[in-house]
Amino acid sequence: MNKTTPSFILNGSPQEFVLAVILTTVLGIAIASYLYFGRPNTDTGIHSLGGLSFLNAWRFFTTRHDFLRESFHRTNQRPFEFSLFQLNARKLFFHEKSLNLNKGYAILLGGGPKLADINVNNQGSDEEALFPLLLSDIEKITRTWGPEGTIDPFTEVYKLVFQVTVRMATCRELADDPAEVSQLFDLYSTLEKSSTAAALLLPWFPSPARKAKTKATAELFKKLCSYVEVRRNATVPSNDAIDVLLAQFILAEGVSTNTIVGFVLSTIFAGVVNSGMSVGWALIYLGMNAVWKAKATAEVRALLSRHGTSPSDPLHKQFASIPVSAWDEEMPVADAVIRETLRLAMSGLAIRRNLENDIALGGHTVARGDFLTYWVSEIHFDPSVYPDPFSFDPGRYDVGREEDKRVPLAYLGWGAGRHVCAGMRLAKLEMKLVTALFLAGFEYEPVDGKGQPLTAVPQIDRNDIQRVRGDIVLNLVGDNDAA
Ligand code: HEM
Repeated sequence: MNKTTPSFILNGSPQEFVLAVILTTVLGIAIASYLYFGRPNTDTGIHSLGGLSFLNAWRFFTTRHDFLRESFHRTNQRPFEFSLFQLNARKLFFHEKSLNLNKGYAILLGGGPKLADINVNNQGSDEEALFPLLLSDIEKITRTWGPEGTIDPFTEVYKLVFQVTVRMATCRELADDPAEVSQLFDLYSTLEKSSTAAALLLPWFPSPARKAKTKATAELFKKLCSYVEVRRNATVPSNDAIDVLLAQFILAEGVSTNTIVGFVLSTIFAGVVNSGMSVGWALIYLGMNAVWKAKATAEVRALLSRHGTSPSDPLHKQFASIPVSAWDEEMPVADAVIRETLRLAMSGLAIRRNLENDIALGGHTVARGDFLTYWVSEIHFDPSVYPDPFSFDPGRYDVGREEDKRVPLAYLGWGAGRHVCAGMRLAKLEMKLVTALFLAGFEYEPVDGKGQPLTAVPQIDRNDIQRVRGDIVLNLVGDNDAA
């Protein structure tokens, strides 16, 4: 998976060169003017970072983690603002009703598909029918990997998660066609990569990224529209997601194909980025921690022996007979591993926009229309809440330790307050299925690009919005005997 850091200087196209020159000039002016402009804003009382707002915004979009960390230090941990954003207190941020999530993220998505208000938990018994198909998808892809060789967790596992998400969010005409899924994946990757700082901050600028994004969005819509039409005209209804959506929307007095496509796209976007990255990291953390890997593998074996079919059946068949409720309720080790992986990996930003009245905040004012962002690292890596915060330790959540309950809103891996993740149950199930098939099907160890075992647990590059690493692969050293 490529990073989305802007590539305008390296690519060297004429437009990007001009942009680079402009930025270099702006940088010089900004350094000179910085000391003059950093001061409290007399209207709101919030400390203004000063400098050129464009540069602050640029750093916000490119090296966000470093920008926020340094700004916090400079302002002595006070709320601060720069032209586009203001930082805020955790409780207000997650509970205030006038703070809108979708309008907040719109600034990062830059006019691309947006999160829709879905609730996958309402899908009821459809998930039981979907289950064997999901497992068969996972099995088909993992079979192409092994039993020996290397895989990049952030491309191969990501593609696997993409397939599973397409299966859950669309219909089998599409999910059963590997060439179509692969094309969809390429379009989706183009969209992801084109959310560069240049494309977001200069939407009028005809950069290659901007053009690629417009083209990919149109093609994605076209492709998905054709599948919605296939299902709309089908004579025999199914329980696939598009059919379920069609049925629900028809009951709600009809809806356009575009609305359903928007819905499906949003689900894929909400699902793939976080789930793909999280499964990759969970496998790396487990691969680096023999104790937790053994516990997780033992839990999967116990689940199979309680609910699985004959051990001589293919793995996906054995797993398919495990009821969804058992995946939900009988995997405390996997739950702790997922929770800890997300504490470490989901440590970026939450964003809101104040759509209603001005909000008073400790003598300051957050005006209507302002964007607010909360830096999740502030709590996820607070050593007074999570001792040794950068180490992978799923035991922190055990009864008796319960570090995530030490202060209110200490854990934000799935969001909190008014915007808890609508896909949490589905995402957890997806993460458990992929890791369980992996642990039961392979023996593996994480290695570096040269095939050497890693000497230390790798750290996540927190400036990288996608949180991926291109320098770690999983070395598959054969079938796990649980298979
Ligand atoms: C490991 C995978 C996932 C993680 C870690 C995750 C995490 C989150 C977090 C932290 C939020 C809150 C964001 C905020 O407060 O600004 C959120 C919101 C949301 N997530 Fe997820 N998510 C995952 C997968 C999914 C999936 C698979 C779906 C859909 C199928 C989904 C749908 C949503 C939606 C619709 C919201 C917005 C809820 C609202 O507006 O109240 N997520 N997610």
